[in-house]
Amino acid sequence: MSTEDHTEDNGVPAGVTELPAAHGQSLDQASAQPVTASLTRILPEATLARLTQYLRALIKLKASGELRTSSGVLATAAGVNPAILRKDLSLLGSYGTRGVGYVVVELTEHISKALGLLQQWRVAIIGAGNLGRALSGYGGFRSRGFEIAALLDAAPEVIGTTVGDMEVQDIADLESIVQRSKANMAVLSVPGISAQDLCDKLVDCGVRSILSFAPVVLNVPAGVNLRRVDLATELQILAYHAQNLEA
Ligand SMILES: NC(=O)c1ccc[n+]([C@@H]2O[C@H](COP(=O)([O-])OP(=O)(O)OC[C@H]3O[C@@H](n4cnc5c(N)ncnc54)[C@H](O)[C@@H]3O)[C@@H](O)[C@H]2O)c1
Repeated sequence: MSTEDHTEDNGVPAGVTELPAAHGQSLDQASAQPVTASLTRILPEATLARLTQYLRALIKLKASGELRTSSGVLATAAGVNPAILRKDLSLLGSYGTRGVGYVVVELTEHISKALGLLQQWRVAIIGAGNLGRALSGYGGFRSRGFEIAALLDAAPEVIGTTVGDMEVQDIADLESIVQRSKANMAVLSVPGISAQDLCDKLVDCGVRSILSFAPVVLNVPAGVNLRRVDLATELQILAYHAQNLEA
């Protein structure tokens, strides 16, 4: 969540790393580590988080008509140290040109490509309660390339209701809805007790990228990426740091 440097990235060594294949890894509840289960070239987690900040800053620079930028300007806009930014971008093979800096459009495309944002992501939100409804109405997803493809729930009183221009559909029709809506990503905003079963069903439907808000550890098979968001954990970490500041 933070853009600060977590240099060694939760155990992932700095630099581009080859990870061995893993089977049915589960997500460490506290660390929000990704569960990735294929032999892939990956970037450090902290670098990935910062790349999203660079991208956001570049989009702003582009909107204000800037054609080129320097590591100093971009680092300030993204709230990181320029040396870290240069190291992150070097991992992508983007070194900029001495005295010229980075071409905004080129670097935007380079980072977008590295983050997998040049392909279309269509997100099914599972669970149309407080969180699911709020997420489905959030305009920031679409502007960053994530289309809300479907919103599903199991409760009869919720199915058929609308959130914005989206109708809540019946989870019993998950497979056909995933196919029809071409959803290739899912968000789980359901109670913990339902989360593993729904996760398994999504995987059976071919969804390989899942973001879970449910407060439980989930298991996914090889080839499926799972991430967990836990605001309560973030608050606990914040409390720890606040306590240390006061000491
Ligand atoms: N990670 C975070 O930071 C964070 C923050 C808030 C909430 N949460 C978690 O997110 C989840 C949702 O929270 P909420 O406040 O929206 O709860 P909610 O009770 O308002 O909504 C949950 C929805 O899930 C639906 N549901 C239950 N079982 C289902 C199933 N099998 N298939 C489809 N839909 C099903 C319910 O009908 C309900 O509409 C909870 O697990 C909560 O703990 C996490």
